[in-house]
Amino acid sequence: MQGGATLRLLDKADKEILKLPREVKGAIYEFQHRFRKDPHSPALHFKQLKGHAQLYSARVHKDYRALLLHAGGSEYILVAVKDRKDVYENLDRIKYQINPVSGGIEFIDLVSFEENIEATRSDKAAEPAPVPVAPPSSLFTAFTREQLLDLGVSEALLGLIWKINTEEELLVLTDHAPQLTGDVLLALHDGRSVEEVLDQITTPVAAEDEVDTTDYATALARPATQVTTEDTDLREVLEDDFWRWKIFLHPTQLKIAEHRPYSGPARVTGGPGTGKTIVALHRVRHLVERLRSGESKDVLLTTFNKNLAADLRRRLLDLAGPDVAKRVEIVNIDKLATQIVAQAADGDRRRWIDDARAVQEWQAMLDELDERRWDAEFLHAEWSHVILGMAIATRADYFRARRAGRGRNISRADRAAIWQLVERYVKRLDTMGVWTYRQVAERAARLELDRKLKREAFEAAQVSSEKLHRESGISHHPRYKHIVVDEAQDLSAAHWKMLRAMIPEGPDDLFIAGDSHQRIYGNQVSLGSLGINIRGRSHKLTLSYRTTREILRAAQGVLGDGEWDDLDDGRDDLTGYRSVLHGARPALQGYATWDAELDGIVEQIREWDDIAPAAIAVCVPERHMVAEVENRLGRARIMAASIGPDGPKVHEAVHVGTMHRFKGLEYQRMIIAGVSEGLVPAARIEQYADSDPLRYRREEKQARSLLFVAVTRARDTVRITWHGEPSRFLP
Ligand SMILES: Nc1ncnc2c1ncn2[C@@H]1O[C@H](COP(=O)(O)OP(=O)(O)OP(=O)(O)O)[C@@H](O)[C@H]1O
Repeated sequence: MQGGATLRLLDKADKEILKLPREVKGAIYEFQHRFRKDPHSPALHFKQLKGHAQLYSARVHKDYRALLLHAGGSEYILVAVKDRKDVYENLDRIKYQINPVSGGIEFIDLVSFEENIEATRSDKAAEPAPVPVAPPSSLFTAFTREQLLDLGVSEALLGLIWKINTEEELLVLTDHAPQLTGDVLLALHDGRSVEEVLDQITTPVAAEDEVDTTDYATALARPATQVTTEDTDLREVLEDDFWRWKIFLHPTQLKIAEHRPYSGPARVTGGPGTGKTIVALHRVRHLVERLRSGESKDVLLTTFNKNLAADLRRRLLDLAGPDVAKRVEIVNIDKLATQIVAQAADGDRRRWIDDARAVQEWQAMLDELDERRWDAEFLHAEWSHVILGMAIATRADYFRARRAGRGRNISRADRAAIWQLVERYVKRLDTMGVWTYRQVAERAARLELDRKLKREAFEAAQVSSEKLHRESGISHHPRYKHIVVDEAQDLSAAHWKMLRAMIPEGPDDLFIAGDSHQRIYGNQVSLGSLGINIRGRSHKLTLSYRTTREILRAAQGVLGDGEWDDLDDGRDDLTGYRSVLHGARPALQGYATWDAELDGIVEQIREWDDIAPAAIAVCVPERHMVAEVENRLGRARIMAASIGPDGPKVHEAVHVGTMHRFKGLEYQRMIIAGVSEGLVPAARIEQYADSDPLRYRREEKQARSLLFVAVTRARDTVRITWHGEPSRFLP
């Protein structure tokens, strides 16, 4: 064959390549250029390996050779880089195949698998065994060859799999094994039945066409074959493992991100760290790449807060570059609402107040009126979630409103009194020249709805938007062609109404990523009732790329056994939620006093001097505790910075924040402090235990979610501490 060639890197091959000396990695980058240009250049020593119809070797460096799998035509896949001396040894222990179930190309170097597993065994042998242990038995002897093959396990690995004795060995194997083999083994190990694994793991990634196990060209194009596509991908993978998310999506992630147009709103759910945000970013790139060329920002990417919007902007630029990013409006949901209201010159001179400030204002008003029937928090929640949340405009509508899940029943007379108080409160805020974010969202939703109705009326009258715009100067064009929402579980009904009105119903209108287990602002909605119908277009991710199995188990324990919604009228759960990462169990430590706990925080962070301070965070339940931790760390000469609405005030420091501030973030090591009874959940909810049990349960559940979010931000290590009595949510 003459001329150039295509060279791709196979997923997982990078794991071994990353261990090679730096100069060899540099040489691989040079090599790929030369190979692409002319694989037959004499300097490359390109030749077929004996006994392997499809396997070739080529020179990368004086001491290293690349192993390349030929996938038809001029397509080659880089599957390994080996020391020159080892290339011709054990050629019979190198296996590759097209997986008959997934149809993906798989490569297995049995020698390297054995070495990696052996390394775990010798590490273990070096540790003194505290108590005599029973002789190990294989984790997978209960499964037959046929069962494992039907589930999509790679045949070449069966021998090794039956020798796996410990979870640690299993995790080493799955880290290097083809994706489907790893996923199946972990699910079986986690106790799922063969039928469940077939249903939940294998079937979703099974090939849609019939698999010809000799047709490598077709196999290369299937989502189950995870390879790099761009030339630059290889460099990024070789530079840092950190960038894997940009290149190797899990087949389930890939299917969602590159799905052909969805006929309407689509939704992806999944536990923390399963890559919902990553999928949303890839989907944005996919949508932008299918837009007509232009300059307009046709895709809206929105999330809950400012800090996360800034993070999305950074990650989208990393993933897709400025040409894609310039077509995307990235803004947090309340800012979007504010912009819409400001554009309509409708109240834009007002200042916002947050919920805590709004509750104080309720309290001040109730004190002035000597009104004791309802407390300030109840009234604020009723106004925010029921009246504004459901966009109730009149007293009569409020009388009719269903207050599903909102707590104690209130009579017609109560509603009349509450309505009166709300009117008075709203006037009070008007006079002060302030309003809450929720009022802004509700106003924005109305404005967008109004705009939508006008657009539809003009369409019905067959007046084109252009003509209307020319003649009246008013634009009723939809603002965006596609809307992508992250952290969807925390958006309120008014936010959804605004988004729904903003974009006409149609293919790829809304793409929604969220997890109800992480809802921390009490905004439970049913998307269907808000005109967002996701039936038949929802997906679930179950593999966590962030947290270790140990942290994940502890976090699930925190959630208890309550019920969780699917952002619609259905239920969601964390069945199948798993991780391939392994680490220490979360440490639990109690102290007699908060002062002693603060000393414990300082001591622990001093011990963690092997990593950068910015990889460490301390999370506390209450605002005043943030300053207290910051001060104590400062006194110990440890740089600390609190996390504000825009993110950490200083980057190169230990970050300290309330649990709410950690939404969507991740850290290598975390201390979750103050997890004491009375703080988690806050003691104030006890007043509702008898008077309003529904509200009590709702608030307790929200507090569980908050702790769940905090615990799942940690990648490697989490330490949970308290003073006095530990929180009832802890084991
Ligand atoms: N396919 C992948 N390969 C490698 N890393 C990945 C992949 N998908 C996600 N990750 C990594 O996993 C981590 C979590 O991803 P992401 O933030 O998208 O999860 P999430 O589901 O949105 O989490 P949360 O709900 O907790 O906010 C990130 O560090 C991300 O880079």
